[in-house]
Amino acid sequence: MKEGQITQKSVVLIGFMGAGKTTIGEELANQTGRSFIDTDQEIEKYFGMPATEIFQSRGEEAFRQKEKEVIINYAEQQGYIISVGGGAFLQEEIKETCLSNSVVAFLDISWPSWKERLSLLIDTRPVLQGKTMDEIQQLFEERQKIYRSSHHIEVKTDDFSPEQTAENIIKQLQIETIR
Ligand SMILES: Nc1ncnc2c1ncn2[C@@H]1O[C@H](COP(=O)(O)OP(=O)(O)OP(=O)(O)O)[C@@H](O)[C@H]1O
Ligand SMILES: O=C(O)C1=C[C@@H](O)[C@@H](O)[C@H](O)C1
Ligand SMILES: [Mg+2]
Repeated sequence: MKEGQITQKSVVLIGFMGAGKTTIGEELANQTGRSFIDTDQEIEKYFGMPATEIFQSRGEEAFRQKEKEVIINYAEQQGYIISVGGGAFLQEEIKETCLSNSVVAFLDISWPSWKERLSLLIDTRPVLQGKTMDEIQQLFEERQKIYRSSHHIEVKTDDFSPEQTAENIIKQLQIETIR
């Protein structure tokens, strides 16, 4: 395999809500020429409504079931850039399928940086609604433990633009591919 080439496997971006999976996934797809899938958007298309309404009218369980189907379908195929929802890796079957079939990249944002994004997220992320700041921080820390223990590559996002983060992921994918 030549230097500079990256794995044929699909790349799955994980991390907390608002870490930048959708934004950086789109950028990574542009930079690699791969097709981009945002699984939250696929689920919303399927139900014909935003996530907040799916949670309210169909229930979180229906959202999670569809999330599992959509992610497993794409993670088992090659060549995609896949941004998944922040809660996806709580489902063991999703986590194991992604880790076995694709390259999982963890977008690591710090709590202080994340707090600055809260106002951009609150209206569209049902899991954050009705929680105190302390409860959100607890959720953040619980979720970070899962992402930290379930990935192949990791990139810090705090001090980087989406373009720089995508470049950092590509560098790591090149290392991962020749390893
Ligand atoms: N590197 C960055 N620097 C500054 N802002 C960013 C960066 N990446 C993303 N953002 C902003 O943060 C917000 C959340 O990003 P995004 O929707 O990509 O997160 P996400 O990880 O996909 O969230 P979710 O898990 O809820 O789908 C967006 O408004 C986006 O513009
Ligand atoms: O962290 C979560 O549990 C979620 C994150 C979003 O990406 C969506 O998948 C949904 O709002 C749930
Ligand atoms: Mg997203």
